Amino acid sequence: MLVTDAVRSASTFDQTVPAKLLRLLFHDCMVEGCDGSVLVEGNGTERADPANASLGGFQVVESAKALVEVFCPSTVSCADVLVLAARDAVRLGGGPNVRVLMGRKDGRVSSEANVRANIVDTTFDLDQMTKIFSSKALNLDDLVALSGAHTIGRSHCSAFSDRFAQDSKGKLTPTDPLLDKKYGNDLLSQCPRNADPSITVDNDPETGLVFDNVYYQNLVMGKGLFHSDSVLFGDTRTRNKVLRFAESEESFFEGWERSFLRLTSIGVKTGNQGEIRRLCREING
Ligand code: HEM
Ligand SMILES: [Ca+2]
Ligand SMILES: [Ca+2]
Repeated sequence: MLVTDAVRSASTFDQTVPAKLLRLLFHDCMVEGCDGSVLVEGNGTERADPANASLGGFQVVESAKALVEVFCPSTVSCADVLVLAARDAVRLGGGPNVRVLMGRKDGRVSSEANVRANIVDTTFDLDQMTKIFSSKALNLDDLVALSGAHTIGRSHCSAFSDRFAQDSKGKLTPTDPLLDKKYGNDLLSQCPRNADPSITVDNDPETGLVFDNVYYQNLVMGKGLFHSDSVLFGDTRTRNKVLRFAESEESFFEGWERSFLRLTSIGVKTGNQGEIRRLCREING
């Protein structure tokens, strides 16, 4: 497969690629559906919103699309290329090889104004997350399974600074009761006060490059990086699911496949609702 080849070669040079592709897909599907809207470059596009500032993997998608265009011009949308790339990213990291559907059209709209209300914040509790997820026909099981994406990848210190407070001497301490104190202090040693804004830490402190169920084992031990991760174990509505996934990787992988299909079905455009973009960074002129 052409897309697989592009993802594999990019990941060989840069091991941060798979996680970037997976997050990119999530941010595409949540805004205007899985339609490649996040890929468009320019002033006032989705990429201009701060929630999308740390996205990556755009170049890998563009290269994969260019390769596909050589063999099947104007046939495969950027939205589909991104879905294939994220599917491959999971498999390359040791995750399940899941089924995906094809046939999405690329959207003709990408607006900064559409982003904020549709992207979940790391400070959110379960009710706040449920609100956004259910507006995309995703349920609590989907939230738990898809959050498992945080078994790979890295995050900037600013993304979880809400879990600490400064005392009068300026010293940071862990304050979120859902956060294990030792893990919190470990995070602080990687992210000291006034840390370089480019510093990142592993989302999964144990197996940050492997797509496995260790993320859920971490949650059980108070080692969720974001408040939005920790609440999945902290809230009784989702706790049992977290325990099940922590105990059985097979069960997580089954849940992942089901929920990934649902994620990649959000707001799919067909027929003249969209187009097959020539370049992923540009709506056809
Ligand atoms: C449900 C609530 C979620 C919240 C609040 C959230 C938030 C975040 C944030 C703030 C980052 C760090 C970005 C940075 O600092 O560079 C991140 C990283 C990441 N997220 Fe999520 N996310 C959520 C769910 C998901 C889902 C459903 C997926 C995919 C299916 C996903 C995939 C990823 C990946 C792979 C990374 C690592 C990116 C990298 O290494 O560059 N996240 N997430
Ligand atoms: Ca989109
Ligand atoms: Ca892992």
